[in-house]
Amino acid sequence: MELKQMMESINTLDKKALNKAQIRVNSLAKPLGSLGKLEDIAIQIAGITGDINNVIKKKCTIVMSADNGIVEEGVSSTPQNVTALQTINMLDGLTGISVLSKQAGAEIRVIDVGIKADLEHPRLIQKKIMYGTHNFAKGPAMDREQAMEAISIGIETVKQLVDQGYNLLGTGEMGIGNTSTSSAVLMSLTGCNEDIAVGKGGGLTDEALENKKRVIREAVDYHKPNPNDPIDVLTKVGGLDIAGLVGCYIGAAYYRVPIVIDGFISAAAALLAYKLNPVVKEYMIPSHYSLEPGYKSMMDTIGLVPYLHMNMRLGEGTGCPLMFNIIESALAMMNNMITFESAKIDTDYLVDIRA
Ligand SMILES: Cc1cc2ncn([C@H]3O[C@H](COP(=O)(O)O)[C@@H](O)[C@H]3O)c2cc1C
Ligand SMILES: O=C(O)c1cccnc1
Repeated sequence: MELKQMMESINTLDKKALNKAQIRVNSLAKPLGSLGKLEDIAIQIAGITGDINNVIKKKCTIVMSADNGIVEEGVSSTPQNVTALQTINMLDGLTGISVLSKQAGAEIRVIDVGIKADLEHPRLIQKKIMYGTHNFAKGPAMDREQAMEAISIGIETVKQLVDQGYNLLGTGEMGIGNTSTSSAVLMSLTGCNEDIAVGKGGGLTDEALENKKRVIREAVDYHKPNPNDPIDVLTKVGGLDIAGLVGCYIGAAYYRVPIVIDGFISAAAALLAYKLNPVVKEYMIPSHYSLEPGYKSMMDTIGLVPYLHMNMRLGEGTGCPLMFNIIESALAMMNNMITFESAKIDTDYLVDIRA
């Protein structure tokens, strides 16, 4: 299906289910609103699936892995081959996302959308579009067809997972240099400046941060991506990992499955997907508040408030398994708590102190 056609067939949340879920939450034996954001999450998921009672059958974080040509400009402290090395470590169960997923009873799918190396691993999903993007300080990162292909890979991945019975998804990435592409996307879409958008990523000296800011500022000024055309932004200053994740958010909204946003890079992709179609936001569940400075602008622009404050700034998708645990707690509340009626508690004296 054409992307445009898919976008047009994305629906808003099921209002009847949202109302029924709110009534059910208010009927549970507790002061009104006292389970706070757990209530919001359970209600949102009811709106997504159309059912007020939901159980997570299988959950998975999709990790898009790709290299970024912009690293030639000295914007990352880490050598580029760390993308390939960490991708293999992830698949071997050894990285942050691997161990946190295992703890949460979740899986990961790792997809090579553009690593600058030929990797062999039985669990690596091979979808390489190119050997890393071009250096966007010198020209467009990729062409429009390549961006669209990466988006399609994200959509297709979601479709396959949904077909396999996964009903909770998360987004993650691996790609040295991808905090630079994410900052450039943020500046292009919102017009904010480099002091707001650019941070130290995986780690930089103060001096190297100034260089990173200059490189990104000059590139955005040079390309002048059209803020009303997210694909133009993606093509000129984005990354293949970000493009793949844009497809994941679109796919999740189309197939009506909740999708968790991780950190800065996942949020850049969420912002692009939101700009393509604001309704996609209704299917997104933010996780933690990344310490990368531009993250706040991204969330503010989409209009989402992250749930967790963990001082995390790793990426890979690490916020997702943490959030999966919270989401399953919200569903346990909805499915298993006693109601006022069953508990024979008189509700006449209930005072609603919610704002
Ligand atoms: C060992 C290591 C493991 C990582 N896992 C995720 N990232 C994170 O850092 C990278 C982006 O930071 P920058 O833009 O500064 O290069 C991405 O791969 C992101 O997932 C890592 C970074 C490193 C160094
Ligand atoms: O918040 C993130 O996702 C992040 C921050 C720094 C480096 N890599 C990822």
